[in-house]
Amino acid sequence: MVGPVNIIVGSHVWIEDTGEAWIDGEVVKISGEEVHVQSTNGKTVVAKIANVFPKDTEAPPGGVDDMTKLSYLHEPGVLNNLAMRYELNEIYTYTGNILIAVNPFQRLPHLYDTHMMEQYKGAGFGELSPHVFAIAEVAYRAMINEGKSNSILVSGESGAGKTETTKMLMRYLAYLGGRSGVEGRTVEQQVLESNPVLEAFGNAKTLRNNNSSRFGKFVELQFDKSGRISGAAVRTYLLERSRVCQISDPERNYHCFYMLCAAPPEEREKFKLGDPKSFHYLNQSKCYKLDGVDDTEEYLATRRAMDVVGISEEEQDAIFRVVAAILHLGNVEFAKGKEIDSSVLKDGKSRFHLDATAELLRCDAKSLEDALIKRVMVTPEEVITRTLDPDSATGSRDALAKTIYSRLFDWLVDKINNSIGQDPNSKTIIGVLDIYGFESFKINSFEQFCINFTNEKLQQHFNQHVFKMEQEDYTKEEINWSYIEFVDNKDVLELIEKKPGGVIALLDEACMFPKSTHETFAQKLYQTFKNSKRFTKPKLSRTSFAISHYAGEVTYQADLFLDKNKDYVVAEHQDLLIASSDTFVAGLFPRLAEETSSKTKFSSIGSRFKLQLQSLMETLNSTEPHYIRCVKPNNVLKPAIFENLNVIQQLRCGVSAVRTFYIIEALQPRFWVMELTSLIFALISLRAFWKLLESAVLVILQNGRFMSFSIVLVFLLRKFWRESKLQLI
Ligand SMILES: Nc1ncnc2c1ncn2[C@@H]1O[C@H](COP(=O)(O)OP(=O)(O)OP(=O)(O)O)[C@@H](O)[C@H]1O
Repeated sequence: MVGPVNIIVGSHVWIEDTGEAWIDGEVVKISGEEVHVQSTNGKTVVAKIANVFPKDTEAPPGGVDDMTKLSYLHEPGVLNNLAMRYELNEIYTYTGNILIAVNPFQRLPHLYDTHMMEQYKGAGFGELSPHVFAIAEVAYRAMINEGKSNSILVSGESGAGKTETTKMLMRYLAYLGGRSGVEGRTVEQQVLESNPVLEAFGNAKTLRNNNSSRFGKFVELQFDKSGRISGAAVRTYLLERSRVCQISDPERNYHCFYMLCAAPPEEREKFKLGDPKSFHYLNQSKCYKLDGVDDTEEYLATRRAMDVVGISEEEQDAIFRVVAAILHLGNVEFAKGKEIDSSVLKDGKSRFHLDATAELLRCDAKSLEDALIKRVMVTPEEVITRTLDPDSATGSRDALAKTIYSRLFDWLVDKINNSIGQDPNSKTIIGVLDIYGFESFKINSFEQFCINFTNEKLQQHFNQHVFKMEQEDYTKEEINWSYIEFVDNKDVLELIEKKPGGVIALLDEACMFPKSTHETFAQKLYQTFKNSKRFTKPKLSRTSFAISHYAGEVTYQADLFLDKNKDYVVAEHQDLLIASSDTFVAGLFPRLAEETSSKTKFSSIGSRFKLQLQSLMETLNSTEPHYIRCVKPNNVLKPAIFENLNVIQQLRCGVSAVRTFYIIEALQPRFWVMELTSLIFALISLRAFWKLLESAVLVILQNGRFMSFSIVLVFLLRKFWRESKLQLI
């Protein structure tokens, strides 16, 4: 960030602070490149002049609703503005066209009631306070007026409020495009009620969020010519499968398991269920209940939502029967068998749970037992049956549980889509993307790799749509804009997805080669990317690798990459379930055409995800995007706590926000130009005049000396011209 040039003794400034990110104070001395600052918290700090930023002493005490209205556009100014607004429960702030939403961690019903929706309906952007409804309104109006599809990209870290924001967007779009007074299940009702269904099966309590979505989601609302919702489709991405079998304290498994254990007694009896503490897949963590959540009520609410979405009672019974079967399956334990590397059921309890699983899945108990402890290998000469040791049998059990659960989740998504129905005649859509934000933990595995790959893609999309568009315009108009150049992330994306030779391709190769281990995979990466600026091999490690992402460097542990990337169903499991006498269960395991052909195609989670992302990007590229950046103000998930360091970290890492700061950086030393332009904008509001003024400024200022001022002015003029254009529409 470039420091300001006009700091003098007596200036009020912001200086960096390890505890608070930024603190304010007054300059008491300047010696050479150093400034001495008396901070408001009583410390005297010496800092480099380049790292000190002017503070606007006349800023309104409640902050400004758009960051571009700040006199000084810099990081401490932005942070302070968000903090001031948050204190007043003003959780929304614009940065130009981008909405920043700070999670209030408390219900603010007045913000989202029907009265509020009525207010935003038809209101021009910026006319009312910043709001999710305003973003949905802009998207909807743009769609109606320009006949173009729009999308709203909601990003942020876990617990920042993406899902809640998405729900508000959907509610508002359903309000605008819904059929009020229509009897029966409308498309919009079904879309809204699909949320609780997906949440019951795809959300769980994690350390960072009590209701964390463990999958990504893109909801596409289709509209007819008159702007009514005529169809919808939900696309989901990468459900976290490992959670079905493995949880750590104080997290929980997927909500549906606890709901079913709290179902009315007759249901529990039917499924032979009891206390969640008695199930291995649930009792690895001591957390069973969520504060303020009644699982019995949630069970009934989920069933009601399923009714609305169009899932029949029979199907609902089958769904919960499968959920119960997974719980019983998790309690099947193994002991060493008589032969080497073989196993048997551990005890009578395991036998009971195995029988219960078989009964619920409507398959043969002996076949289930064999599918868990034996493997059949077909060679050209003979058919060999191999037994599994207890550890491998446990692995086989967990693999079966994960496969069944993920197939069940996919079934639900398909059912929702079929039931809501698609409108083949719809020409325009509004898509809402609620997808995991950038992640960097102490230990990062394949999941983080995929999540960060997604964020790189979204970052590229943002670059292309916002900056490249601007750049193209400037280039066309022969304006030098070199100092707003941004770091392109094409090279990281190549490193990840290039075919052949990218990380995903190398991982697939490793998975197909039987002798590969995570070590040989890591060695291959080291060798391939030894000259890449974006790749490093951490010293002393033989299996980890680091990628320099747009939001920072992340070190990945390659140890489980191979296992997690393999996307196949054990043949014995497939054969077992396809033979189920229950059509629902058998239907979860259809035999694919390629499986029946002689050449079995290798399929990997990474490659499939890459294709899904490609298709998502194609959809997004055909729409006019809008951005909402959700921010989590604290890690204790409580209202009224705004932790500066936490927030700044998110703003620096976030898709879009990072780029916003680029503009801010570019503008920062020239803040007085902002004031001048604000004055001009306040005086002028005619569209034609904008264009004229823009050309005039270009002609007058487009010479070497004033180039930087001209670019700032033109940038702002364009922005405001576009906005005034929007309002005229
Ligand atoms: N606008 C809001 N009003 C009130 N509470 C909110 C709002 N946004 C978020 N919250 C609270 O924060 C919690 C976390 O929000 P949410 O589940 O939307 O986060 P997320 O970003 O989708 O997280 P994840 O990526 O883990 O799914 C919610 O359960 C809710 O309690």
